[in-house]
Amino acid sequence: MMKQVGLVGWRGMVGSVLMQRMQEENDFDHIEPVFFSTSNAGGKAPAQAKKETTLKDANSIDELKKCDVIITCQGGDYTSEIFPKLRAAGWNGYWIDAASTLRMADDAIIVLDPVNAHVIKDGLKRGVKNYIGGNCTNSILLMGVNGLFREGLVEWVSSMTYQAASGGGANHMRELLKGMGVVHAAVADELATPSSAILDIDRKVAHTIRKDVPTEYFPAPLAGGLIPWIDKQLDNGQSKEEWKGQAEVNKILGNTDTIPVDGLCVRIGAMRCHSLALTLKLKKDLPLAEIENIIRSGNPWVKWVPNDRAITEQELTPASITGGLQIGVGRVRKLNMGPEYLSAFVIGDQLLWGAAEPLRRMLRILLED
Ligand SMILES: NC(=O)C1=CN([C@@H]2O[C@H](COP(=O)(O)OP(=O)(O)OC[C@H]3O[C@@H](n4cnc5c(N)ncnc54)[C@H](OP(=O)(O)O)[C@@H]3O)[C@@H](O)[C@H]2O)C=CC1
Ligand SMILES: N[C@@H](CC(=O)OP(=O)(O)O)C(=O)O
Repeated sequence: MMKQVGLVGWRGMVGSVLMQRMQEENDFDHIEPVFFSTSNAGGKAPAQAKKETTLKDANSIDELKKCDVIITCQGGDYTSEIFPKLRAAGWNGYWIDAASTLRMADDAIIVLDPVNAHVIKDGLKRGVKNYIGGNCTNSILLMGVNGLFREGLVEWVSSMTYQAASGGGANHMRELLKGMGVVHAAVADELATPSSAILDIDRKVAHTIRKDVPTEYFPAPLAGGLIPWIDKQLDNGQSKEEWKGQAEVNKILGNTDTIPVDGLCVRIGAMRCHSLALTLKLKKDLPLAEIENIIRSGNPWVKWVPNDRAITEQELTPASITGGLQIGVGRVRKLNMGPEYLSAFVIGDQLLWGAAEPLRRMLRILLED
């Protein structure tokens, strides 16, 4: 009999990407889907529905309890409220979640199977029931350079990030675009006049960014700018996003000895591609050709970009990577600090490997288990 799989949060931004990927990979052929809603119970379920064609109430523990597996992209507040009640009601099914709430719990595994299939398989054998998607930045980092981690070559990694608006959600993406429009509109006439003075344009733009770019969702103007802080402030001076780096990367890899991971996380005006400029300290001096082979062998989604100006400008950019599953890895070279110090630039679509893809792949692992 097919497993009954409850889908919560399927019409949100992450959920829509998940639905699209599940459709593309024919995942619905292997499950009995039940669609839930927090806002429209009793409404019509999407076209992928089979037997259950109406939306169930996502707050009904009785309805949720009927599922063998629940996949949720509804968010952390939903998880915090519903998950404990569901377990307390005796539900023993598999919980697959995009939210960060349960990631660091002892009875949860962070899923990124091209990197940690061994950790997931071990968890299944031990009867672990909670499988949580990782932070987008960390999933992209590991998908890019997991070859180096797999070979035990990484002593530490410093990661300086360039994170897209989508990490904040749909409203943040809209705000970025509105801001771009406001800035352009402020100088549209001058731009149409080739003889206009660029410093006059710049003055108007600076004024517009300070005064008129909307900041309802982002804490500062993102269009024409950046914000060097993501998520909460911690007592040690890190942002929560920066803290997640070491905590999650080591948990994903199942490390007993912690590999230091740290750096600064910065929001920039890209739509949905997160990028990371890495400094890696390797445990030994290896020839670049060998390093290339190791990185390329990390997983089938690594898109190796040679450290060449023209190719990098074409292929290691959000414009090239957005909307696809490939993880670009380039700018790999030895740094002046010494032969064990390596730079790398990693870029990926944060809604795919960063959010939806590990969840649907976890479902397939469960179905095949
Ligand atoms: N954004 C990201 O990059 C990442 C997000 N996540 C996690 O995923 C969670 C969900 O994120 P995200 O998908 O961005 O959240 P969204 O705000 O897009 O969707 C969340 C829910 O909001 C409800 N909703 C209300 N109005 C609308 C609308 N107009 N269109 C669609 N849905 C609407 C839907 O619930 P209903 O149908 O029940 O009304 C939907 O499931 C996050 O809270 C986070 O925990 C994880 C990794 C990355
Ligand atoms: N914090 C990420 C997005 C996200 O949702 O992360 P997490 O799943 O760890 O809360 C960003 O803003 O880019």
